[in-house]
Amino acid sequence: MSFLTVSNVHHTYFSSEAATEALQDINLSIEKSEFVSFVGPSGCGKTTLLSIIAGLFQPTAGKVLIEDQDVFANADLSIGYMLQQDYLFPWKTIEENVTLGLKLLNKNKEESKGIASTLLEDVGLPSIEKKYPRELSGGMRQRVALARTLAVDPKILLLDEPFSALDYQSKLKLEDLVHKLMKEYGKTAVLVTHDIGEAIAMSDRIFLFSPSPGRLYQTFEVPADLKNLTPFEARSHSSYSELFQTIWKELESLEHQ
Ligand SMILES: Nc1ncnc2c1ncn2[C@@H]1O[C@H](COP(=O)(O)OP(=O)(O)OP(=O)(O)O)[C@@H](O)[C@H]1O
Repeated sequence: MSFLTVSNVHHTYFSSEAATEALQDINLSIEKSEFVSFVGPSGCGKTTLLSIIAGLFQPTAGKVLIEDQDVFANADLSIGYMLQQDYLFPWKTIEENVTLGLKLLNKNKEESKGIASTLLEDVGLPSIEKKYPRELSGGMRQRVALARTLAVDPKILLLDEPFSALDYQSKLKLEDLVHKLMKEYGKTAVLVTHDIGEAIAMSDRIFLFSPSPGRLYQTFEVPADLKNLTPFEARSHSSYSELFQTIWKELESLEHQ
């Protein structure tokens, strides 16, 4: 049994004027501790599928199971979501932001502070507990958002373009950090990205979707020699360029269909 299975998922958005078929017959599975990416042209349903995996809404048909439990029916399944914006509360300190989820779970205050301090150290930001978000750079804020996501020890991390608003150097550094922490913590993660290079450098497998309606078009296994490298190192490996060319060509062909 896989850790996560998406079975026969279809999704149509209905408005008073139109029905948009966003996803058609999606079937895939993800193993525990695996890091996968969803890539594909704009509008192919990546964010829709990620939201369905998060249990934010029910698909028109089909289901998503995590460890055999339906994500939509089990609101208590702990799923971490990280987005392009950090959504830190400006009026709360960094410590309060990181411990917010723990507070909602009624965790002991001192224990929560301990978890926050360890995680902030893990993301390379020790001793900033009493600062406010406005005192930090964009990259630092995203690292705080990562610590906040990890604080509740989620079963899976869903990452929707979390690096795309950052400058290139911060993006590469954060990719390395997320990759390292996911491996250390043995977390399962799904990344939505427009950046093929990022998908190759970070993932074990890549799912390429085609648009109108969104379908799973092809799956790529990232070569083993890249998986043992940091994303930064992977980007200068010959296997990286080969896979990049292959996926690029597939994407080009999809965009001209
Ligand atoms: N709330 C909504 N109501 C109606 N249609 C929607 C809604 N959200 C998305 N869609 C449509 O569903 C399709 C899939 O959208 P989705 O945002 O999932 O794609 P995406 O691959 O994440 O796109 P992008 O890469 O541009 O972020 C698109 O045709 C989009 O216009």
